[in-house]
Amino acid sequence: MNIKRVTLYHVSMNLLSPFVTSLETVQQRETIIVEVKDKDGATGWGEVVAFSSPWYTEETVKTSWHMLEDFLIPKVLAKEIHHPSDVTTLCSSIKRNYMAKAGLETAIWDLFAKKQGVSLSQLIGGTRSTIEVGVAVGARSIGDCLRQIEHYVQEGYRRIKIKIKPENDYEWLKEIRRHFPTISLMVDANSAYTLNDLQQLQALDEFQLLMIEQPLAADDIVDHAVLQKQMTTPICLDESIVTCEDARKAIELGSCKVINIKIGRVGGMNEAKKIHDLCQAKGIAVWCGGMLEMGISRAHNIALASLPHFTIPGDISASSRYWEEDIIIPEVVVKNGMVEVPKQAGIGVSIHRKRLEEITLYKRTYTAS
Ligand SMILES: O=C(O)CCC(=O)C1=CC=C[C@@H](O)[C@@H]1C(=O)O
Ligand SMILES: [Mg+2]
Repeated sequence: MNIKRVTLYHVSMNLLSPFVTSLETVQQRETIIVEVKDKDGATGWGEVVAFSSPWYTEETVKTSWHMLEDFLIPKVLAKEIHHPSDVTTLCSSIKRNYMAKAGLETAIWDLFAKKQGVSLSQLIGGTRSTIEVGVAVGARSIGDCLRQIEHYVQEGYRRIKIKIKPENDYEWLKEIRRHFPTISLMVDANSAYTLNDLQQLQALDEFQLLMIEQPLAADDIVDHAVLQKQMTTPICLDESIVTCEDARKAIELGSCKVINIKIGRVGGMNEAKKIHDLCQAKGIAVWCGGMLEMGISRAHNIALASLPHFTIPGDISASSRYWEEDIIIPEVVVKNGMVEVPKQAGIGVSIHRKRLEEITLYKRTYTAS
């Protein structure tokens, strides 16, 4: 493939309701949509999942734009690309900046799959035609949390994740289990604890949680190994795993029993698939994480989650869980807790151009010289 043009769209959409975590409340979702075009006019789409500020990882929308414009796009415009995994190699001299890389790399995966006339799921080795999905609840109060859980359970979501922090964990979970004793329930702490909170964390073992996601520091795998030995609830790592090498080390240390794979956090589909394959070989469970994303990234997530070792429902909720109107056609629909994996070429959805234009604040096209 010869990439001839890359267009970046700086977009912003309001979430239907605020998403509250231990670190930040997200209401306005700003991001970058990436469109790549090759010499034959074929198009691929990607989405950068960095947030407006660096609360989840160090990247932001602005740093991603800078990385794409000044370093990453010039690299893909300058060389012929034979396979999307070439992009990883091509960009490997640029340190980290995984979400910026993933936005561009996933657009090239979509383009490549379209040119091959196969779905992205098929291309990467997906084996499922439907995937089980769960939902993440980031609520302001326990009342709001219970109402949301009730609603999503009725909608058929197969697994509920709630955000916790040291100030409310035990009381909220007690209340949730009183109302919903048997639902598949997990929690995400976004690094709100340290090993000094060991007893408080051990107290959560009584709630039969599917897992606790990222209880300790975002860059830690050592303390998580200490914690996992002293908790029965499986630990799932999110922020700590940004490469397949991180995953290998965490598995060797015993830092987790589960890994949440997010394409954006690990720099693209290539690395995400490598982590999937490693976890499959090592018997570590995986599921596909979400980033409060718009439909393009959601469509890439669906392809990823169709791989055989994704046995736990991912954070891949319906477009309507977050958006008044998504930027893809058709939107992602959840029926009885399941999402269909598109069979059409590439990510298998069209771009809702009018909606994309409506939410675009600024766009710029870069061309090969
Ligand atoms: O996209 C979704 O539906 C869930 C998103 C979600 O839980 C998260 C997205 C981004 C940052 C975090 O707060 C959280 C996570 O850590 O997994
Ligand atoms: Mg998380």
